[in-house]
Amino acid sequence: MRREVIVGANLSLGYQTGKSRKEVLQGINFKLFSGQLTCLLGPNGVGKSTLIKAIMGRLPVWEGSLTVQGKSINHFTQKELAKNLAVVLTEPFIPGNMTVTQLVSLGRTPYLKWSGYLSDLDKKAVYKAIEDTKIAYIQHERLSDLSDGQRQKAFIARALAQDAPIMVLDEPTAHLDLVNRYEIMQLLREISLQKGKSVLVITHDLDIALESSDQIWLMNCGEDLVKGLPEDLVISGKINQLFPQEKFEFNTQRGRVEIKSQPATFNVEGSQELIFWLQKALKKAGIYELDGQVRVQNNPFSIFFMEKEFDSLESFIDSLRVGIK
Ligand SMILES: Nc1ncnc2c1ncn2[C@@H]1O[C@H](COP(=O)(O)OP(=O)(O)OP(=O)(O)O)[C@@H](O)[C@H]1O
Repeated sequence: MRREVIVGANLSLGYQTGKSRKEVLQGINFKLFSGQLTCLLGPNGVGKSTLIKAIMGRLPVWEGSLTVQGKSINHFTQKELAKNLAVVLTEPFIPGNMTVTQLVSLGRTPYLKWSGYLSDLDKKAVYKAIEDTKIAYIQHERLSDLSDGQRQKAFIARALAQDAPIMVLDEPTAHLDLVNRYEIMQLLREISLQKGKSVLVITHDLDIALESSDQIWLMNCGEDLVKGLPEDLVISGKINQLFPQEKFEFNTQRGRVEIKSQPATFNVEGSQELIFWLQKALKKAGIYELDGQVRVQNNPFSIFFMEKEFDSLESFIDSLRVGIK
C-alpha cells in the first residue's frame, strides 16, 4: 500500500537577503509516495534545489505547508529528520582519504550514542548497504581512487545505511557514462521497489527519467508542478513543456527529444528503420528534397539513387552535395 511521505500544499519558497525577498516557487502542490521512484525535471534555475533545501529543513516555508511523514517540517530536529530523510547532493565534499566503508559508516551518524562507536546493528546496516549497492569489492578503497560511478554508488550506500524511508538525490547521474547512468537509476529503482522507500531524484536526463521513474514532476517557472506517470505525460504532450516548442519536439514514437526541422519530402523505399536513419541524416545535412526515388536496403547496406549505388549514408550525402553544387 502506497503512503504519502512528503506532501507540499500551496507551497511558496524563496530567499531573503536583508530586506530583499526573492520568491522562487509559488503555490506548488505535490505528494511523494512510498515505494515509488519520482524524477523531478525542469530548466536550470527554476527552483529544483530550492525545493530540496526546504525538504531538508534548510529553507523556511514562506507560505502553504510542507509535511514529512504527516508532520510539519518546522517541527523536526535535524537528527529526527535524518532518520526520515537521506540526501545525496551534487558534487558533495569528497574526503579523498576516507575509505568506502568509512564513508558508508557516516550514514549511521543519526543513530550513534554519545561514545560515537558503531554498534553491531550499525555495522550490519553498513555492510548491508555496501552489499545492496554491489560495492563490496571496493569497500577498502579510498574515495580518491574510485571512478565517478563507483564514488556515486558509495554515496548512495551511505544514504542507504542511514536507513531512512525517504531518499532524495540531486543529479546522481551527472558526469556518468551511459552504462553507469542506467546502473545507478536501476539501483534506485530496486531500492524503491524492494525496500518500499520513497526515492526523489532531480535530473536533467529525460531519457533516463522516462525509462526508470514511476512518476515525473515537471517544474516550470511560475506554475504548479505538472505530475504524472511518464507515459501519460508523453501521450498527453505535457512532456513538451520541458523545452522551447519552436526548436525542439518530443518524438512520441521514438521516445526522445528531437530538433525540429522543416518538413521533408523524400520518396524512399525500404524498411522503416533504414528510412528513419536515412531521413535523419539527410535533414541534418540540410537536404529536404530529392529529385527521384531512393531505395535503401541492408545486408549489405546499400543506397540506390539515380542508377548509382552507395555503401554508406556519408558517401550518398557527399555525392548529393557535389550534385547540388
Ligand atoms: N542562496 C541563494 N540566495 C538567493 N537566491 C538563490 C540562492 N540559491 C539559489 N537562488 C536562486 O533561486 C533560483 C532557483 O535556484 P535553484 O538552484 O533552486 O535552481 P535549480 O532548478 O536547482 O537549477 P539547476 O538545474 O541549475 O541546478 C535561481 O534564480 C537562483 O539564482
